[in-house]
Amino acid sequence: MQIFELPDSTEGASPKMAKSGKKLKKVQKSSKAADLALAEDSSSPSPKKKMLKKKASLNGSAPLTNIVSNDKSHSAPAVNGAKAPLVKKKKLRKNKSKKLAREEAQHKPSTSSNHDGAAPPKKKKKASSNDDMKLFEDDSDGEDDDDDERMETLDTLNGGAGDDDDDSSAGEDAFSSDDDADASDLPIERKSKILERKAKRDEVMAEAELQTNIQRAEMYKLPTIDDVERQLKEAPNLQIIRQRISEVFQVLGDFNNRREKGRDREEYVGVLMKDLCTYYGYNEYLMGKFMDLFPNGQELMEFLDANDQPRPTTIRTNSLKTRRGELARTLINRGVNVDPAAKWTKVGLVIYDSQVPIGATPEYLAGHYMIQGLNSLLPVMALAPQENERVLDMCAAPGGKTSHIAALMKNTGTLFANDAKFARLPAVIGNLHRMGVNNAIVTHMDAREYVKIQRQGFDRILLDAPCSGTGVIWKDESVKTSKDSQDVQKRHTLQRQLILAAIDCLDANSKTGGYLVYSTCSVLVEENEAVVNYALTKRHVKLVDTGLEPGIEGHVKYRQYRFHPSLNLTRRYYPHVHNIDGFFVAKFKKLSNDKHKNARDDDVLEGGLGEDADTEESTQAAGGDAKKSANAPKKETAKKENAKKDTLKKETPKRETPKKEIAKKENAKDESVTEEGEKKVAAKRKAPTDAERAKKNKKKNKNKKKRKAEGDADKSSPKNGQQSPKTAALKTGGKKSPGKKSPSKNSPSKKQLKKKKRKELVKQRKEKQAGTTAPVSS
Ligand SMILES: C[S@@+](CC[C@H](N)C(=O)[O-])C[C@H]1O[C@@H](n2cnc3c(N)ncnc32)[C@H](O)[C@@H]1O
Repeated sequence: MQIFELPDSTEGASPKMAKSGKKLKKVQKSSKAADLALAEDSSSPSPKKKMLKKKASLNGSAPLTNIVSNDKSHSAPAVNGAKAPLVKKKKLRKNKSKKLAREEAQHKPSTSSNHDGAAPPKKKKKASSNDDMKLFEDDSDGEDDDDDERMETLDTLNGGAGDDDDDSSAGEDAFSSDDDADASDLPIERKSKILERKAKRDEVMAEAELQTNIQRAEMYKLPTIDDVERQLKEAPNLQIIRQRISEVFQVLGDFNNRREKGRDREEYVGVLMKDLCTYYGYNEYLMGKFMDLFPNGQELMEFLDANDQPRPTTIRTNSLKTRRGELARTLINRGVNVDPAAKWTKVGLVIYDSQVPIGATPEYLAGHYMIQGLNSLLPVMALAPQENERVLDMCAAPGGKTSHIAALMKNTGTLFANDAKFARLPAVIGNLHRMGVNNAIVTHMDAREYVKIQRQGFDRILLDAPCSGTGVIWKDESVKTSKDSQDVQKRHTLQRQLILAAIDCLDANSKTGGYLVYSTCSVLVEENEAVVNYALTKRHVKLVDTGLEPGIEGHVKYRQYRFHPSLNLTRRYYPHVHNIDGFFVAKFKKLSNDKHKNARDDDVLEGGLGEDADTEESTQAAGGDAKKSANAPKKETAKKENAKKDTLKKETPKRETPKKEIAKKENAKDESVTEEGEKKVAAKRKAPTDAERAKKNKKKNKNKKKRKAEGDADKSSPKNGQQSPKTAALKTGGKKSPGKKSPSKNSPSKKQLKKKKRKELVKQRKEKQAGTTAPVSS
């Protein structure tokens, strides 16, 4: 103890330091040097300096203590080793070592060889295995061993000094036997300082690790796609794949700097696609969609990981029969571990675990709750049905949301629960009975037909549309591989048909409502924003706030698409963000029962994501409030052309179209949703160049001449007067012209008409010549 109080013992420190450090030994040949180092350290937070500081403090612990021994704040702990945490850490030291150290400390305070000898191996191991220490190794040129030794020395010394006390505890504090620790500090303050220093060290370490990773990524060598394919086929190693995925993401994140020379982005994306598909088990179509949706690699992985994990089991309290608190209490008594599910719901409960099957409790059977994902509550909350309204749930089976609607309506008014699949209706009826719903009528119809019986018949409508289920992959893994562009197109078409039908069933003049909620458990833009945007262009509706608390704004800009700005009122939900199933909710207000200026009976079969979205037609108003598109004249022409086509279609007698042909046609109309479709639509949209126009005119004239020549050559030909084989097909009811079909007996042929006209003209001329004033007939 005396030793630590000796003011001149600083001199003794020098030899110790000289032995124990390589660089420091130079720096700290004298106590002054040590002092200097300490002073520098305390003013600088840099890792290198910090290290130096540590070394100084560790190396010169005895001398340093001595230096400041006059200063109570520093000398006290060393002297009263019993109180210093440093000393307390020594419990694990062997008595023998302690004694040795004490002796040495008392007689030869700064002889490093002695301290070295006293160093407990355990401590040494701990210090050398410290990673952040290692991170500094590069800079300090292999000083760590010496550091360890110095630490041990210090420990030993302190242990020695404090051996009166029963001392000792963790070595951690020993590392921080330091400069900025104050003797007057409370233990908690010391601890806090230690933690602060540790946090700083961690920070430095993390930064260094990041740099290392970056360097590694910079050097990443991408295998060829063939090699990857071969490897994935032969022996897919998930660890290697995951590593490659992360490497490629890093390269893509800083492509110019990190890519391998001569390799383009496509190659990286190609390899990434293969790896992601193999790792997560998706087909390339769906993975491509998700890669578009989450261009940030980390988020993509989070989303994909979340798709493989089940969501928490949640239930909805049936407010027609009980209250949430009461239900929770009853369930807890049955051994169910429950909690309120989220802040934004007053009826949701989350089940952590249960000793009884949650779908078979007496409360379940009595209809006190419904097992439902939390996402299912959202569209009904957005719909906010009121008492005594007429409400339609267009796609209701199995009736989870229907029963929630009934509860909010407090069993008043009339609730229509419809589904097109008969086999699913018993579930609806069963659930409604169990939940005590008595204001519902269950119907079995294709909802697109509902408009025929209930046009403008409802205050509110829920359209929880059939969809790809890409938000609930954890429930049905087959979605990963079963979805393709055709499937998504089909659903997209059906959804557009359903949404227009729903709007037509709404009464815009409803005193309390006129609202439609559209929802899907899909995350694909094709099934969500694109459908909503389509409805905005076809009917007098506008989007309104869903009133829902959580959720991410729907896309207004998505890749090359531009949707109506009000699409930001729609809400998206993701499993990796909200820990609920992937979901989409949009709420419309119907503005007028008049048909929209763009509305046509068959409009649902026209257009698509591409046509409605990226031509910016969408920016023409929902509710007429949007800016006019810059391409308006072009669009007007297109519309007129479409209208012409429509008239033609309507005038043309219906023909028996083979099934295949219909399907082909529908796909063709919808293909704008797919990428190939997008390209085609873009090509169609491209204005023809002058040269193209001239070429077209030339061709037209040539055809005209040819037709004339043909007409002259064979005036009796049935083709005479017909514009094209296509028109001929239309005129003959779609059947291909057999080539020699005489005109109908009832309708005059063109030839006859011409003859008649000529006769009239001759007659008029004659009359004129005769001096009559009869007007020339047109
Ligand atoms: C997403 S589920 C509805 C889930 C339901 N809303 C619930 O929460 O319990 C979609 C439903 O739409 C039905 N459906 C599909 N096509 C339909 C159509 N054209 N008309 C009406 N229902 C249809 C399906 O049978 C399916 O039950």
